[in-house]
Amino acid sequence: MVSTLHHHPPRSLSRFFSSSSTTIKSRSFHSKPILCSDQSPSSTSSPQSQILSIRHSLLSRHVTATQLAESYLTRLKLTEPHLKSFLHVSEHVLKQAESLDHRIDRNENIGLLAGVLVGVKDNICTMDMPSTAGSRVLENYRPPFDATAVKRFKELGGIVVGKTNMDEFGMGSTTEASAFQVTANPWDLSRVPGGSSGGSAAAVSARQCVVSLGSDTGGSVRQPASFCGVVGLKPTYGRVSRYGLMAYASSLDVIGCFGSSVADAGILLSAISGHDRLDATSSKREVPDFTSQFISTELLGSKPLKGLRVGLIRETLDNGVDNGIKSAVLGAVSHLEELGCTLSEVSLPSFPLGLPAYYILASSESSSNLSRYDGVRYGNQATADELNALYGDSRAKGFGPEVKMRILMGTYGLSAGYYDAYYKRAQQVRTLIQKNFKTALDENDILISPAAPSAAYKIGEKKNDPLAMYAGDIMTVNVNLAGLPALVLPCGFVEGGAAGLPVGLQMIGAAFDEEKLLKVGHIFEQTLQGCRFIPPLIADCDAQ
Ligand SMILES: NC(=O)C[C@H](N)C(=O)O
Repeated sequence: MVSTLHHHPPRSLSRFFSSSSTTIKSRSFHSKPILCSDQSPSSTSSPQSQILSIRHSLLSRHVTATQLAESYLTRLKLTEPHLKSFLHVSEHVLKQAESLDHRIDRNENIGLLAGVLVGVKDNICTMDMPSTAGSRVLENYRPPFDATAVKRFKELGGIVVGKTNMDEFGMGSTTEASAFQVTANPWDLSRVPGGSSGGSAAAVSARQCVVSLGSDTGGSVRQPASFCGVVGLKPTYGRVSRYGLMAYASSLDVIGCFGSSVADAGILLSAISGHDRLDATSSKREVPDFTSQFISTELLGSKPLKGLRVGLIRETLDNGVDNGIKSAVLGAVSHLEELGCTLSEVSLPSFPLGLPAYYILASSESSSNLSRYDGVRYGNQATADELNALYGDSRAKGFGPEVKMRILMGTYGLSAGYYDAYYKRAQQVRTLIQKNFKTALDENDILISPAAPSAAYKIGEKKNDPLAMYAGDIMTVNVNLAGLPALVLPCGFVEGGAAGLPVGLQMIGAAFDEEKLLKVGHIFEQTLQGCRFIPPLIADCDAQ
C-alpha cells in the first residue's frame, strides 16, 4: 500500500482563510512527498459515490432534495468569496429541488441524477443562463438552448448549480486567463486550481457541487483534477456529443467529468455519453453501463487486478518532473503491483513531440474557430463607423491577450509560406503519436503517467511565462492528439500549502474503453490507504 498519509489539524474557517495568504512560506520548486505515520481514523476512509448516497438518502426519505440543496448552497456561499469557482450561480436550484421533493412525495420515478447539483463549465451552453466561455466577447450571452450533455443530465434529474470559471475559451492552465476572475485552489488559496476547467475542479474539491462538467482539449479536465485532488475523466473523442460546447480546437475538444470519486465521474459519463444527431463526430457505438463497475470492495479478492498489464510511460518520468510527483507516482505503481497488476516500463519515443504539435494544431484550429466572433455573426459588438473597424474593434475589445496570442500563432502556422513547416508537420507528428500509443496499448491494458509535472503552483508564478505554462501540459496533450480516454485520480500528496498538495495519477486506455479505466480506477481508490482528499477548508466550513 502507498504510505502517503496525511493529517489535517483542526482550525477555524476564518483562521484558515486569513492565514493562507499571509503565513504560507514559499517552497522550493522541487516538492517533496508527504510521508506521515499519524494516521487518523478519518484519513483512511475511501471516497464514496455522492451520487449513489444522495439517491439512497432521497429514496429512503432520510433527507429531502431541498435540505440537500440548501446544504450545498450554504457551503457554496461560505467558500465562494475565497475560491471564486463560479461565474454565475443559478437562482432556480431550490425551486427545482422542491419540485423533486413533490415528485418523491407522490412516489413518482426519479432519475439516477435526481437532486445531484452539477457545476457546468462556462463554455458549455445552458439555456437562459450566462455562457461566456470566460470571455468578454460573450459577456451577457444567454443561449436559447442546452448543450446535449446538459440536456442529458437534466433529463436524469441533475440540477445545474451554476457556471464555473475557466481560462478564456479554454486557453490556459490556471484560470488566470479568465476575463472575469481568478479561481483559487481549495487546498491553498494562494495557488492556482489548474485550468482551463479550474472552476469545475475547485467546485467539486470544495464540495460546492456534487459533480461538474469540464472540457478537455489538451488536459483541461485532467490537470485541474490533479491540482485540486479530485477525479477527472477525459472520454474518448466522439464518446460525448460536443453540441453546445463552444469550439476551441474541434479535432481535440471533448466534454469531460469531475467527481470526488471514480464512481461519480463514471456515473456522470454514463448520463452524457452516446450518439447525438446534432454532432456528426459523436460515435454510434453502444455505451456500456459504466455504473455497474462500482462494486463494493468487500467483494474483491486480495489481488483484484491480477494479470492486468500496466505500462508506465518512461518519457513521463524524465527531467522536468518534480521529485515529489515521481515518488507519489512510484508509490502508485507499487500499489498497483500489490493489487496484482503486472508492471512494465514502456517507451513512447514520440511523447516529447506532443507538446509542440499540440500547440501548433490547437492554435491553428482556434484561429479558424474564433473567426466567427466578429461582432456581427457572434459576440458583443463594438461601436465603429465602418465595417472593418467594427470587426477589428469587436475582436480587440472582446478577446484577452492569451486568446489573441493563440490566434496569431495559429494564423501564422496555417499561412501559405509556413503551412508545410508547421501545420502539416504537426499533423504528421500526430499520426506518429497515434501509432506509438497503438503499439503500447496492444502490449498493455492501460498506460500510466503523472497527470502533471508539478503540483499546484502559486497564482502569478507562470502568468508571464507562457512557455513555462505550456510545458506543464506535457503529460496530457498526447492523449488528446490520439483521441484516447484517460482518467486522473489522486494518488498522494507533496509538501505545500498548510496541509499538503494533492498529486494526480493518469491512467490512459484504448479508444472507447472507459469501462476498464473506471474499473481499475475504482479499485485503486477504494484500496488506497491513508489518503483523504478533502481539503481542510471543507471540514472547517462544515464545522461552522
Ligand atoms: N484547453 C486545454 O485543454 C488546456 C491547455 N492548457 C490549452 O491551453 O490549450
